[in-house]
Amino acid sequence: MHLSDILRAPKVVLHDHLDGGLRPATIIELARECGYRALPSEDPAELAVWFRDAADSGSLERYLETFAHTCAVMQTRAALERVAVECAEDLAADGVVYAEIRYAPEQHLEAGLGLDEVVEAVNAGFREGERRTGGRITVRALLTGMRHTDRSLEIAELTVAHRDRGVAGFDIAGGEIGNPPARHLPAFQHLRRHNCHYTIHAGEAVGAESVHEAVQVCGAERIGHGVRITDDITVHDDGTATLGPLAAYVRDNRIALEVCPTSNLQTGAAKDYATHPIDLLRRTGFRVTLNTDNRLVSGTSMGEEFAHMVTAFGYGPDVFEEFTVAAAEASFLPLPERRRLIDEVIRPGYAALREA
Ligand SMILES: O=c1[nH]cnc2c1ncn2[C@H]1C[C@H](O)[C@@H](CO)O1
Ligand SMILES: [Zn+2]
Repeated sequence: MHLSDILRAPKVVLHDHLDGGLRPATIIELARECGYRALPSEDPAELAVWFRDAADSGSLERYLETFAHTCAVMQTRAALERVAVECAEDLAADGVVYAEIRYAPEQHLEAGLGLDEVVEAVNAGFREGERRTGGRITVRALLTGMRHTDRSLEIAELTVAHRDRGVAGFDIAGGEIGNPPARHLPAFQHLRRHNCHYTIHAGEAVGAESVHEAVQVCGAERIGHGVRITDDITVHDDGTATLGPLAAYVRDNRIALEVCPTSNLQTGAAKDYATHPIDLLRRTGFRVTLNTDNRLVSGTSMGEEFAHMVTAFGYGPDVFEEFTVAAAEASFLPLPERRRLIDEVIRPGYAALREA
């Protein structure tokens, strides 16, 4: 598959952090405006390399430390709106037709904004970004609670309050070790009581037991990463695989895995692209989606993730269409909107690619 085809292919991203995907030049400008002096570089190209290298440590905790710089410059209404506009523009330029973008509202209160104001600013930016791209992209927000703090119930309430007004669901993120998702049960119970969607980061830094807790104790509809579910899969010498009970449950219930290969290499969740579990998971029938996680911090884009998969596994349009349809099906949009996305945008887009 050629680079131009990869760019043109319609894409859906379900796992992309707003505060992990800023343009380097924007960070520098916003830092000047708000007087933040701790940036590691004032040169956009150098700053981009700094993020990717600093995050490339083999540890999720160190990966997460880099977000102090992006969050520091995302504290005003104008800054949040600008970052959201640019996020929509950058994704559209990458061929993304639908995106669920997550961020933690509690990390944007340092300059006095309230939680509702943060959500309103980001939503305004997404609407403006959609408008500027001529409606080529639709963007919805997911509100993230941080696993190491105690505000998840409040963020779940915020999600319910803004549902159907630009917010499609809820997520739990942050350091996984020592912060099991069941600590946030009241948040999940609140969301369920109000019939709201949620996904949980699990099986990234901790093994299958974390996925088990996210699915069976917390009721996650999708799993962020989830790749360590391979702990519960035995691969035989002839290439066939036997699924343990948890892996079979996740696969059979079509619980989508939001797989982010480049991010996994940086945090140590996977060794290299060629042995990344995404191919095993796909072959054994999981509902696999392909995602960026953090475009700046992981130095990636949807197009680049596609390109890595072409090199590692020889994937062509059929597999990318499968991932993209899977992502649309697992999105938190109402069913008629998912169907319209698949039938009117994704299927025709891939048909056009094959004809070209
Ligand atoms: O891959 C991740 N795992 C856990 N937490 C993450 C990951 N990527 C970003 N985050 C955190 C850092 C951000 O500040 C926060 C909200 O987007 O979510
Ligand atoms: Zn993530």
